[in-house]
Amino acid sequence: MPSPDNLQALELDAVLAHSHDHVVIADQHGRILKASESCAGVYGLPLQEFIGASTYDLEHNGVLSPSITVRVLEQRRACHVMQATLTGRSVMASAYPVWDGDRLVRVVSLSKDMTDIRSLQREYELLHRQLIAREAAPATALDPDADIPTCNPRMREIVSLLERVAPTDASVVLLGETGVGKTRIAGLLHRLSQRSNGPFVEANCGAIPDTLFESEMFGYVAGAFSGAARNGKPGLAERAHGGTLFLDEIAELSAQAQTKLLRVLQDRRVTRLGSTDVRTADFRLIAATNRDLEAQVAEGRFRLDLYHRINVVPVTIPALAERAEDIPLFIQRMLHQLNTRYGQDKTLAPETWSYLLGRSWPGNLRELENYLERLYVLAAGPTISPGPTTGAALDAEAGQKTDREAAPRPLHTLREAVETAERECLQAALSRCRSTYEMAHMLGSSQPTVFRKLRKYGLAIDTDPAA
Ligand SMILES: Nc1ncnc2c1ncn2[C@@H]1O[C@H](COP(=O)(O)OP(=O)(O)OP(=O)(O)O)[C@@H](O)[C@H]1O
Repeated sequence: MPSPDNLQALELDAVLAHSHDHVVIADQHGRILKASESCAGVYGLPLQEFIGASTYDLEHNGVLSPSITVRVLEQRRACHVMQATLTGRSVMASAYPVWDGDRLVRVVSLSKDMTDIRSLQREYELLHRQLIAREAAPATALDPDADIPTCNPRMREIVSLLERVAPTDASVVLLGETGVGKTRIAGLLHRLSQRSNGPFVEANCGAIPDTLFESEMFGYVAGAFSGAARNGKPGLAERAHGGTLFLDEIAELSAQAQTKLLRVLQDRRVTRLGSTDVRTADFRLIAATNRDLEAQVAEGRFRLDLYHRINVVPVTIPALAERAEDIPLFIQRMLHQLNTRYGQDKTLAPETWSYLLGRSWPGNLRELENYLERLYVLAAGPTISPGPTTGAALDAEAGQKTDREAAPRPLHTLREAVETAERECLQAALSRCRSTYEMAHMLGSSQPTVFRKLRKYGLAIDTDPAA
């Protein structure tokens, strides 16, 4: 029979190994002496790194915020807080001082992961709000949690700018790398505008062949040209009447198309091809591009007068790399969306969190979203580990390194190397996909980008409705 002291230690170990709640015992300096095994998942650190760590350091490094142990040490009484963790979880923490006479010798904290309950609450609140919004006046503010989750100061300023500009009729140009969320923000601007009951018409300028621009923008009547739809067709400008016209990839418009667009923006009236009837096209314009529009103007590729007309409020959306603190928020929200879509309740293993947080995301939110979905669908069990996909990606990197070491390739300029790789990727995707949308999904890119690149390399997809 073990001694009473040993028995107590065994009992405590059993509690720590099996407790569903997270138990942490720290000394009077805030150093963690013992922790339940469940802490690794919620705080995203292996248990052996967690034990021995200083709670002051963990708080400073954002692993948990605020530290309940630090509070108890400062206030010398029991405390209760909601904690945010680096893994994006919301934890309800309570901690208690342990006294030896009048000396505070330990702090014991007990926490419960409330993330799922909170996201259910948020989902309920969101649904409730949507229900009310449908019956009442249009929404007037962005919901940072539901619409643009961010804890980045610059992004917060952008959200506040978007809120101020949304109800006005000012033209907005959304600038930023591919996949940062420009299209989504255009939709939010419409939702918050005075025109939210009107249509939101979206067009990808990069996918409209120059020869079809006029018929797409102004529409046409029956028999206007060979191949025209039998009953004619309203153009984008006409369809957007009373609402918002969102022109994505606006920098891809040819000089001719730019002139035609300028005309409709000045006149706010259109005449369908083959007709003489003049129709009003009263819409609010939102444009987007991942190119440097000012540079395009300086190089003479984009008309200065059109630039001034559309560029009333330019908004640059920062790349994900410039708001890395938002990545856990997005991972959490995307995981929640995947769980809802697939009717499951999967969670990320701590190593997966570390991997995702340590990786760079040149394709921004779109790449993160696609990558997470791949991991999600490939995970056999309820816990998503880095597993086969990440492993494969790492292997591929390692393989490339071995190739490079074994047989040095002839030197190319960086641009040539990138173009060769791009072309190969596009060709591989072309052989498997039936549309540029499918290709964009597979390649973690956007449809306009895929479309533009196919054109650049002289590659074609036959059955694409958008081509
Ligand atoms: N606030 C957000 N929350 C969750 N997902 C988002 C958010 N914003 C964007 N995404 C996702 O990221 C992806 C890219 O967003 P979006 O298409 O708006 O980017 P974009 O900047 O318009 O890209 P491109 O320039 O290539 O057209 C989309 O699949 C979208 O669902």
